[in-house]
This record gives sequence, C-alpha cells and structure tokens, in this order.
Amino acid sequence: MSVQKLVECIRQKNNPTVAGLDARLEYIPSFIVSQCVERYGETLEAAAAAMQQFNISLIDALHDIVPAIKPQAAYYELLGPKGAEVLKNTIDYAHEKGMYVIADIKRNDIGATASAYAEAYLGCTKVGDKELPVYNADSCTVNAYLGTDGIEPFLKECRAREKAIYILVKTSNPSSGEFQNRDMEGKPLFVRVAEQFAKWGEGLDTPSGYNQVGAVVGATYPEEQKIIRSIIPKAYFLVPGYGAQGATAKDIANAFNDDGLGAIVNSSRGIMCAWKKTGKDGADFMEAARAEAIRMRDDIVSAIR
Ligand SMILES: O=C(O)c1cc(=O)[nH]c(=O)n1[C@@H]1O[C@H](COP(=O)(O)O)[C@@H](O)[C@H]1O
Repeated sequence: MSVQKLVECIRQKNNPTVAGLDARLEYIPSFIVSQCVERYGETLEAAAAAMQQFNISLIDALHDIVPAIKPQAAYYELLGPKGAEVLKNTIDYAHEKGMYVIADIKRNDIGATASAYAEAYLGCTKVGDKELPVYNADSCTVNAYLGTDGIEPFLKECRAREKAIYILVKTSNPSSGEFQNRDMEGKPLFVRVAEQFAKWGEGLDTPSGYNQVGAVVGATYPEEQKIIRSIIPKAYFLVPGYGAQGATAKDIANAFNDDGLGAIVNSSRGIMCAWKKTGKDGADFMEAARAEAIRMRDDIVSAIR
C-alpha cells in the first residue's frame, strides 16, 4: 500500500495516528501469559503465543478506527525464530483488516547488505524463478547514517512495488541532539538530512501530493518539526514520542501541513498498556486500548484543526 492509500485511510477514519505494537510480556495481561505458559511451559514459544494473541486482539479492537500499525522489530527479535513468525503473522493480519503497516526496523548498512534488508521487509526473496515476499510491510523506517548507498536499495523497492520509507531525520529520544543537532557546514545535521529528500524522493510522488519517502520526526521536538516541515513539505512524517515519552497534542501541530495531513502520530505503550490504568487486571485490555486510541485521535485532531 502506498502513501496514497495511507492518506485515503487517514481521511476515511479521520485519524492521523498509528498504533505501535511493541509488546513485552509485562505489557500483556497476565491471564493471557498464564494461559500460554500453561500450554507451552516457561518457553519462548509461550511468550510468542502470548504476543500473537495480544497483537491479534489489539488489531481486532482498533482496525476500524486506526489506519495503521507500527510493529518494532526489536520486540520480535527478542523471541528468536518464533518472534519472526509473530511479526509476519501480525503484518498479514493487519493487512487482512485493511491497515497500513510500518515495519519499524531502523536498518541500514552498505549497499549490498541494505538490499537484503530492503528485500526482506519490503520486497521479495528470489528462489529460482520465483519471487517470494517475506515480511511484505507497506513501509519501513530507515537510518541514513551510511548515506545514499544505503538508502538506494530501499528506494528501489519503493519504485518497484509502491512501498514507502521513513528516514530518521530528528528522533524523539533525549540524546538525539548529540549528533543530529551538530553543526555541519553552517546547518544542523538533521537539516542536511532533510535537504537530501529532494534527491531521494525523485520520481516517488503520489497523486495525494505526498512522496513515498517520509521522515521520522520526534513529537518531543516541536521547533525542529517546524524547520523540517518547511524544508520537505511533501514528505509524510512519522511522529513518535506522544504519550509515554511525554509529548502532548500541542507538541505535534508543527508536523502537519495546512491541509491537516502530512503526519501520522505514533503511540505504542500508551495504547498497549491502557488496560493498566483501568484497575481490571487486563480483563478489558481491548476496550481500554480502543478507548485510548479514540481519546488520542480526538486529542490530535482538535490540536491540528
Ligand atoms: O522510528 C520510530 O518509530 C521511533 C523513532 C523515534 O525517534 N523515537 C521513537 O520512539 N521511535 C519508536 O516509536 C515507539 C515509541 O513507543 P512509545 O514511547 O511506547 O509510544 C517505539 O517503537 C520507538 O522505537
């Protein structure tokens, strides 16, 4: 699904937010974990089964109101080979339910190795004459630290298969300024990265007016959002940092364009762990996640209006 479809989905649901699926066992209600441990013992298989059930239930609870999910690969790698299956099943199930999927992998490497990452998450593995999709996400997050050689293999998949990438420009974490705000020949490094988008996004515009090359811009840095927005008005922004990291709706307004589009705000723990605030031991985890997703949607929509 391209950024064009993401825009349509956001418009249809009037909801510019994405639910992060970054489950750890402590985020999953204990009744689900206990059932899986009873069945598989204290094993990685039990952990993977719990995560699978949790993710499927969250997608069931959210798919008609939230346009996208963002699974973070680290949480799946933590469970070894079973985790890889959970990630694949989660992506497939979200697609069945009409959701857009951002695989948060933050990968990169030299060109040849970056190709392998790009093919694994966005493209296909070739076996004989057959092209076999692997994770088949709609998009993924990419680290630009290795320069254009490392970005180009992802762009190749974007061109060939209507996929998108979100390149880290200004991340939400407290120490992001250590390198990203450092001066590089008169401008901060994050500005230099944003200035490369004109070249990286060539030929990748969609009818929505937005390009298939998007940017990761932290909700925790509203001033930088404003600067980056002015440099790359056609890039979709993936905006993490709302909720658990402390950013609020007023902090994300600069990420949006005047058309009310241009950004999708992520919340992971805020939605996954909403059940911890209702005092029902997780029995209502689906309702709690849905209520938090609706609250977040209304909060963001009113801030950008
Ligand atoms: O690329 C990301 O999604 C990302 C970039 C960034 O600058 N900051 C950031 O928090 N993230 C991811 O966004 C999610 C934030 O999770 P919560 O803080 O629980 O909402 C995690 O999956 C992070 O890895």
